Amino acid sequence: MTKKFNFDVTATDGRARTGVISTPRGEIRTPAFMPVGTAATVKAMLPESVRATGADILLGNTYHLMLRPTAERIARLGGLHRFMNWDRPILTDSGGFQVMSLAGLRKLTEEGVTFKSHIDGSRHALTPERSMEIQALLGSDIVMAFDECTPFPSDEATARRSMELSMRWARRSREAFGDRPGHALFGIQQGSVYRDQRQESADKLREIGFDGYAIGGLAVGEGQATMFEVLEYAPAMLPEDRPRYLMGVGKPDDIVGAVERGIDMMDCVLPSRSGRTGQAFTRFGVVNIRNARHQDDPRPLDEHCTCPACRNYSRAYLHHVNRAQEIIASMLLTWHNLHYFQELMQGLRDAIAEGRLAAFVSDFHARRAEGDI
Ligand SMILES: Nc1nc2c(CCNCC3CCCC3)c3[nH]c(NCCc4ccccc4)nc3cc2c(=O)[nH]1
Repeated sequence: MTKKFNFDVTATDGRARTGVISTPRGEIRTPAFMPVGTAATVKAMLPESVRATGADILLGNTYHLMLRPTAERIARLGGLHRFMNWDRPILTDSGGFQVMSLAGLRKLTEEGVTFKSHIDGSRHALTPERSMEIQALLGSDIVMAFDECTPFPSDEATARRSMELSMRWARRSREAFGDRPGHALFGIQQGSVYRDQRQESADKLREIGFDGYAIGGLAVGEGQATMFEVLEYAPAMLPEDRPRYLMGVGKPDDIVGAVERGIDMMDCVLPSRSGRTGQAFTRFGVVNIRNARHQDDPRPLDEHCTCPACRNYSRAYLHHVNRAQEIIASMLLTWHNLHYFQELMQGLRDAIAEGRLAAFVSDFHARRAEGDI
């Protein structure tokens, strides 16, 4: 059992690479997709089911957990791993992104952000120091620096001010994090869609020194084409011997394009959130199980899929329980979607390891062009 945090690149294919992140709580195979467990649960899934889909790591959230049940309570109860019965690695986001997208009455200063809880209206403050304290109380293995996700679109001057604030917060995060063997602190690059600012941000983070580097400020409405334009140059600005984490991404074709451009880690609520709305991801595209055309269909969602939903249930059944708003509908579609996302990651890891990523990607796109699913 390794006591420290390590990243080894094991194969490359173009800019893409496979690797292993070693942590005291287990290994993470990269490129990795990380399911989101916002309020100490991956919604509609038991932890053992999340593991069964192939996940090596899941995400927790400083913003949600500081409000309810509070980080201090979770610490008193033995930390987040014990609390949610997940003994493998956990990465926690630093909370700033969620404050800006969820909280009310926000006030942003050099110190940090103050805001009103979206749950009970109580007032709270998040600073780099408080974010580090909360993530330490939770016991997360990979801690994110406290940053501001620059809104899109932003003009160059606004983006620069935001990036420079995040870089000052990155240094405060590093200093507050201290020296915690076996735990990692990741810096987050900002700079919106401006190449010079992305470079300055990367240089600043490298100077401060982090165990991994995230690309922030994307998947915020810029669209896939613009995101890929930034990913043509941003990953290579970050140290190549450290994990590169693209935050909040994404749809399957976003994931494939990001991996091709050198990304090692991604997270997104999409597979779980859309599972609850009846959207199923398959190799042929998205199936909306609520559509009436499924009500007599005896076939599984995807006959090649080995998840419990596809092995044991028909589209007709999934249609029925979704329309009836039965709890099992969320369970089965969430499980299927997380299974599909992890299978996609395994396919990408195998293709990179065998030097056939280009073929995998063209096959991935060709399948999705196929007609009715
Ligand atoms: N610190 C930080 N976090 C970011 C996040 C949150 C990543 N998931 C955190 C999890 C921890 C728990 C909750 C989430 C992002 N998420 C997105 N896009 C999501 C877009 C999306 C939204 C809804 C559905 C699908 C996609 N861009 C992001 C940029 C940043 C960023 O710069 N800084």
